Amino acid sequence: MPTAAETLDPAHAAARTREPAIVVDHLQKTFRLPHRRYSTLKERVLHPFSSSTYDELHAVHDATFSVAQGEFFGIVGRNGSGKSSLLKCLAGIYNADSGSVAIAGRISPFIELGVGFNPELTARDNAMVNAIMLGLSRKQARERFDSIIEFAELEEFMDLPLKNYSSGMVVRLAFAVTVQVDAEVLLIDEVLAVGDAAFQAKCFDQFHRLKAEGKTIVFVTHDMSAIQRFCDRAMLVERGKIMSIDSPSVIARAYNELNFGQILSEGAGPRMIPDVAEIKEAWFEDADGKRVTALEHGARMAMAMEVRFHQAAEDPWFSLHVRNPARHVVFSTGSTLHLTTTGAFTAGETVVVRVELENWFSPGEYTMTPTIAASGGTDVLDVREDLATLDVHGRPLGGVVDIPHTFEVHRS
Ligand SMILES: Nc1ncnc2c1ncn2[C@@H]1O[C@H](COP(=O)(O)OP(=O)(O)OP(=O)(O)O)[C@@H](O)[C@H]1O
Repeated sequence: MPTAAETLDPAHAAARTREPAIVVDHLQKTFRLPHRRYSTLKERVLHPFSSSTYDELHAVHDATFSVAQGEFFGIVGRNGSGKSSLLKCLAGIYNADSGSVAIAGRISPFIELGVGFNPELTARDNAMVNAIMLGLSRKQARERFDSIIEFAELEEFMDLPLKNYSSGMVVRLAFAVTVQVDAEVLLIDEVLAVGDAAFQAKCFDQFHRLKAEGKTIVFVTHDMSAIQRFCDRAMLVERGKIMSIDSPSVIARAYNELNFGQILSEGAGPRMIPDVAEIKEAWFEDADGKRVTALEHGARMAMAMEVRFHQAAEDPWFSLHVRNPARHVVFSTGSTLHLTTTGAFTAGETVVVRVELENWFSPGEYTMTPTIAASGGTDVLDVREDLATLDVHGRPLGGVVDIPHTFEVHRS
């Protein structure tokens, strides 16, 4: 029986009508963590009645879901929630205790760094061995070899044993192999966490390509903007259990709430206070006040958010943060920087917060994250990660901003 969200959301509807590429049914993976064991003769004599006992850790607990062919499916959750264990069950790296996994087509996993690589072999040999293990013929592997090495930018190092590589180089090689072997189903765990900004941009290019080619991709990450940018649907897991499967924006929000909740229970940092205020929308505007998703570099522009108060609030703080594709906050502003107070708001009131500025961002894709806080910033009333996106056009520039400036050469 579909949920209300599934009925309304076109991504859910599409996922239901397409043939499934992955069907997971009541999957269970439990680790047994032994209690202290007495192994030496002396210990056994001293503790004659102790027996070997275990704690059971349900890394994957009764997981049932399916992923449609051609779907980009995100998995998010806090550290230790079971994402990698689930992906390893899908990849056949772990044997599940019970339940089943059915996958239509060839799988290419990017799961645990270094698995399948031999540190004594060169990048060349590792790439060939892996490509063949993942289903390419020798001839195909030879043909793909150049593009694998080119993608990984390891042309100069391909005859160096892998043990002499930096971890970043190994990641690039592993990801290059994963995306070049023409598998129908790709399982990708946390690739964005390890690379630098340039590598991330390359990963994003590959995601676009794989998506356009109709590949099925299961993608684990902590990067909510990537989830919202690429995924058709996403799943939130917590303590091995599936908490919900929904649209990427709903899941990103649930994940953020879970994280703020965690901070709250640890008694440190900001805490999430639900139900006071809600960020309904955020958008960019051009010089004429028209909502846009693309703008020419150098033009006058505005960014805005619409907030609805469900309860009365006194002097809430509004702020807006703009991130570039490398996830750096390139611009951040807030009411505290400009106003002594924002005033008092009543339940049911809707306000629009607007910031006007000159578009000094370098060409590229940007996202805006609006937030509302209270009590001097310690209570977060709402935060919407990457709610609006903006594509800035113009001639390519070197830096993250292009500040108006003069340039002179003086001869002495
Ligand atoms: N091989 C293993 N043996 C014992 N326990 C394990 C093993 N692999 C994972 N676990 C445990 O299972 C739970 C889920 O781990 P898993 O790595 O799947 O989480 P995760 O969501 O991928 O975490 P992270 O975001 O930190 O990568 C954790 O408590 C972890 O300690």
